[in-house]
Amino acid sequence: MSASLRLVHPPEDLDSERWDAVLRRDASADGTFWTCVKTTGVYCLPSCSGRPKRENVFFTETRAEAEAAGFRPCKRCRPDRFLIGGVKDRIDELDWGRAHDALNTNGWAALGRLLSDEDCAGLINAYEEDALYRSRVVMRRHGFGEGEYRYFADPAPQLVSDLRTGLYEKLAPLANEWAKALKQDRTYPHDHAAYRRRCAKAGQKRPTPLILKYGPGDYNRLHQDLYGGEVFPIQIAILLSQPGRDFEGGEFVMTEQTPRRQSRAMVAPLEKGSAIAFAVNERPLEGARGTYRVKMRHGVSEVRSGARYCLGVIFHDAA
Ligand SMILES: O=C(O)CCC(=O)C(=O)O
Ligand SMILES: [Fe+2]
Repeated sequence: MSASLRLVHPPEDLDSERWDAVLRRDASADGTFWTCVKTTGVYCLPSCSGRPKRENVFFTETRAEAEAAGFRPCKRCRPDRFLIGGVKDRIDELDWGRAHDALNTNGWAALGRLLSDEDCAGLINAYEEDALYRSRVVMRRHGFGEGEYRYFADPAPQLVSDLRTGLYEKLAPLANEWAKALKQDRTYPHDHAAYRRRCAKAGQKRPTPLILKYGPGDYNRLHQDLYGGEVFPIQIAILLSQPGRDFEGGEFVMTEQTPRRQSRAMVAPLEKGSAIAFAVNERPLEGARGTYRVKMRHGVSEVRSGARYCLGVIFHDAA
C-alpha cells in the first residue's frame, strides 16, 4: 500500500498518516512501514503498545532500512517476527547482504522468520500423512542418533517447494563465489529447476527436503548431508517448534575445522519459524596466507523434554 500512497501524497502527509496509525495502534498497518524510536534505539510495528513521542520517531519503508540505521527489533511487538506476503515475498525481504557476510565469516547465518505459526503447525500435523513422503529413517538403525525423519516425495508440498526454489536463487550467487574461491571448476545455475536437472544427470534424482522429529532423549550426531558427488554447498533448516515451550534442549550445533586448528563449536539461536543457512561441507575462509578450506558439520544436542520438529531444505537431490 505504501507505494501507491506515496505517489499521491507528499511525504509529510504520508508521515502524518503513519503517525495516526501509530496513535491508533492500527494492526492493519503492520508491515506497511516501520517506526524507529530514537530514544530507545528500537523499531516497532504500528500496533506496538509502546507510546513514543512524535519528535522521537521516524519511519522507514523496510526493516532493512531500520536495521541499517542501527535500530534493533522491539522486544514487545517483535517486528522481526512479522511476516509479509507469501513465501517468495518473505524470502525477498530478508537481508541477503548480511546473510552472505555471516556465511562468509562464520559459515552460517540466522536468516530470521520465514514460516508463520500456522505454517509450522501445518507441517507438523502433516508428519504422519504417509502419502507426502518417500521414506522414513529411524536414526538409531544407521547410527545417526536418536529420533526419526521423513523425506518428502516428489513433488513436495507447495510451501516446501516454494522455499526450496526461492532460497536456492538467493544462495546460488554465494555458492558460485565459494566454488571460485575454492578453485572448484564448477558453477551453479541460477534457478533450482536447472540445478535439479544437473543432479538428475549425475544420478541424483530423489528429493531431499525432510522433516525431522525428536522426542525426549533424542539427538542428531554431527554430520554432513552429502548424497553423492553433486553437492550444493549451503543448506537451510527451519525450526517448527518453539524452544522453551514445545521442547527443552535440542540446540542446533555446528563445528568447523580449520587446517592445523582444533574444532570450533557454534550454537545457532533458533525460534519457531526461523531459518538458518549453513555450509554443508566445505567453505572458503580468507586468511592471512590465502584461502583456507574449512570443514563444517551440524547436528542437534539432546532434547530433554517435549517434541522438536525441524524442516530441512537441502538443494542437491539424492542418489
Ligand atoms: O533438526 C535439526 O535442527 C537439524 C536437521 C538437519 O540435520 C538438517 O536439516 O540437515
Ligand atoms: Fe543434516
